[in-house]
Amino acid sequence: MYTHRERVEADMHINNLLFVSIYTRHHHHLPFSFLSLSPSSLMAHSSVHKDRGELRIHENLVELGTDLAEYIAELSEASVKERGVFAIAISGGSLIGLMGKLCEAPYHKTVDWAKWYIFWVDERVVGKTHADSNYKLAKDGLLSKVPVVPSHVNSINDSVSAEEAADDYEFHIRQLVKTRTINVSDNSDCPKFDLILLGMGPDGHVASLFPNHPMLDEKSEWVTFITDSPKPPPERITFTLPVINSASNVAVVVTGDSKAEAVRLAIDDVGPDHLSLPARLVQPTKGKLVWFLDKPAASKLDGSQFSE
Ligand SMILES: O=C1O[C@H](COP(=O)(O)O)[C@@H](O)[C@H](O)[C@H]1O
Repeated sequence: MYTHRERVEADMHINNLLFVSIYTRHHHHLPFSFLSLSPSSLMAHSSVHKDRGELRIHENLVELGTDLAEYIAELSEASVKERGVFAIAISGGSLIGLMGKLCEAPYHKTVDWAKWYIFWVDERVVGKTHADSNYKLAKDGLLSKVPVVPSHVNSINDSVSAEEAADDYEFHIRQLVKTRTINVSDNSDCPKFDLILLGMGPDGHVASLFPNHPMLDEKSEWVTFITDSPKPPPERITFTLPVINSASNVAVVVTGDSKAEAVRLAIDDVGPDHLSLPARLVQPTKGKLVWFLDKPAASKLDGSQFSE
């Protein structure tokens, strides 16, 4: 059995050889870089920040989407191998479009979709067919295009109040933790998702956890609700920080220059005033944190704090 990376590298190697043989028929000099193309060399820049996790900064959205798909496929494969399932919690917003490569070759065939259990990190309290629904966004953009098992798609109850929907969802997650469909944290009773995927707004919000909101201090609930979201729609439910920070892997996917300042405040050493920015409070206790950024989003970062 080959891993995803090996299969993709094999595909790319064949494509490179074809390209090389066609190219050499017409050119005498072949640039060395063509011979060393691999998914990792497509990545523009990868480094580790001294305490804010791994940073992957990409030349453009195509490269970012390719690397993100490969990252998710590798975690899925490792989790299915280890636990027999892959419990993934997704956000809404721009993230879903950036996950589009998963619906294409080779991932649409090589990912073990039947083992996926899908959850939402946050959801807007609207009907499932409403344009603001994070479920609808993921269904239209991703889930309807790959063979996930419908009963493994754990969407939020859209026919009750925000408070009831949050309670229902937490109860549902508790049942799946009992059966270990979702793993459990080693140092608390929190669920330990195999992967939590977050986006970030220009104000530094992640999930539906907004700056200066009291829910940032929530320690006991796993899922909570908000009725005064500064970004419409106002009613939402969201995972709390203890759940996000208990995951085995957390990826924050951020693109565009409108988010560059929030990226800086979330990652760089910027002093005590910004320690409570929601994106900065994403600090997995034991899990691995990876930032997927494009160049505009990363443009205000201080490079001196990274190591290759
Ligand atoms: O409202 C929300 O916003 C964030 C960020 O969205 P983006 O479009 O700026 O990437 C998203 O992660 C969250 O799930 C969503 O409910």
